[in-house]
Amino acid sequence: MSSAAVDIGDHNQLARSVSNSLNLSTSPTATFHSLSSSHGARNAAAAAKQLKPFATQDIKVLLLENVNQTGRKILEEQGYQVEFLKSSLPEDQLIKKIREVHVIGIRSKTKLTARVLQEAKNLIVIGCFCIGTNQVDLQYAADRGITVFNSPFSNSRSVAELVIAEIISLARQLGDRSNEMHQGIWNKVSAGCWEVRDKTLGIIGYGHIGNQLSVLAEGMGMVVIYYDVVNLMSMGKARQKATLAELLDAADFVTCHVPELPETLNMIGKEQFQQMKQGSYLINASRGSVVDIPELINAMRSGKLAGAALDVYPNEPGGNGDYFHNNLNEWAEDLRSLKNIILTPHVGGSTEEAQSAIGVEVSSALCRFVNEGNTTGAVNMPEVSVRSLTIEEPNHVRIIFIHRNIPGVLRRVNAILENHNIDKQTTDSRGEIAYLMADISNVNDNEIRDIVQDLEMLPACIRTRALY
Ligand SMILES: NC(=O)c1ccc[n+]([C@@H]2O[C@H](COP(=O)([O-])OP(=O)(O)OC[C@H]3O[C@@H](n4cnc5c(N)ncnc54)[C@H](O)[C@@H]3O)[C@@H](O)[C@H]2O)c1
Ligand SMILES: O=C(O)[C@H](O)COP(=O)(O)O
Repeated sequence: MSSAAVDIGDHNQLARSVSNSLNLSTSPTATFHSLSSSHGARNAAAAAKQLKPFATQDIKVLLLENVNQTGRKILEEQGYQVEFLKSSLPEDQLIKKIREVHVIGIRSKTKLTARVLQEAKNLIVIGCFCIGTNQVDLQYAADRGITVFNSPFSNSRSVAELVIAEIISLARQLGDRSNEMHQGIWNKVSAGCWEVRDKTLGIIGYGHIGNQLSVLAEGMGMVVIYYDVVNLMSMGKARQKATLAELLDAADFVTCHVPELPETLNMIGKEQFQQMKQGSYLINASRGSVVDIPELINAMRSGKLAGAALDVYPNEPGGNGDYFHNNLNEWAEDLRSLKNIILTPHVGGSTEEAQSAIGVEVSSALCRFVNEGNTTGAVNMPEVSVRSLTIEEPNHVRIIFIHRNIPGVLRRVNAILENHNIDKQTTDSRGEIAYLMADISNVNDNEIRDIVQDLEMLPACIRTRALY
């Protein structure tokens, strides 16, 4: 066991000093693990050429929503205790479980609100095994010193391919023809069925997915236009439109790829449907909040839209099973009854390739964070990275100090560290939160405890961890 993995405690000065550190048990008695056992761990780690950060088997991980096995395996190989569940959890059960764990892995369904996170006394990091992070209260997490990672683009290609499939399927009314054949009906028609060549695709949100889609659509001979709040470099011959209205006015197919934000709530509503071309198509594989569904139903019924594809919905269930029949939204039946509408259960990123890549990417980021404190790729923390300590650097401690970004803190931190040899130190800030890492050599357990205790006493302190 390493010198600096510490227990939780809330009842005395020392307890307070370590309670914001990496809490490895819920015992009220705060203790540091002995150096002698830590030396044992170091010897064992010598073969790996890198120091072990602490007794990794004390780290508790909860993986929800059927996170890919690649990710689970990486975490288990670290020796962490991993609990794996196939679906998300209702809030009361989530709160119960989250109290115990240091790490949680989720996908798009698990809502980590302030209410849930305030119960997460031991939690140091959240891994979103997906692109979207709207399900997490990122600011609240940062304020509590909880770092959040995601996978920014590993499923982008899968979503883009789904949308290409939907463009052709809608243009050819494939869903309806297939349904008819399943019912034994032969209905050979060409009216209202089109090639996609030379048609205009309007992409709203030209990020990772929008870019991929742009290239694929041009490959099929489509004209691509896009609208984004940022000025961007176009792929191929695509052209950026200055306003959403200009895009809606010109596109035969409109597809949404924006994040869930207050500004994107019902971004496609009554006015936008009116601005679209007669007989055009709408695709939404971003978030359910982006399209006003009752207005979509009106636009389909009036013939303004010739078809639509939805992969995302305002209220999605936590796991597989009945959806529309239990759906409290009064529009559910109307939506299902429409012609030429493709309804999929949020499967845009659900391919073997994407899920396996996301598993590796997010779990690796979680391990780097838990073991070494590195935050590269974090979505709510400054990105700070320091190389791993090696066996040539024994008796070191790595101090991680997450604090409020206010004047004078670094001076105070360095006053606490001034009698020690700081091998490396780096710090960065993101808004109100700052993240400092310092590797200190030739320190013993008592000195480490004093350093942690003194840092915890600083008013700016959010969380302190001591590794190795
Ligand atoms: N259906 C699925 O399974 C699935 C899979 C992956 C991602 N998604 C969703 O798709 C979204 C987009 O993914 P991405 O990887 O392309 O994200 P991204 O961050 O790479 O791109 C989003 C783009 O939207 C732009 N944008 C933001 N607000 C806007 C606004 N109000 N108007 C116009 N443009 C705006 C941004 O500038 C950015 O260029 C994700 O946030 C996620 O919610 C869904
Ligand atoms: O944000 C994402 O990456 C997508 O919405 C996919 O989410 P999922 O992992 O829950 O399918």
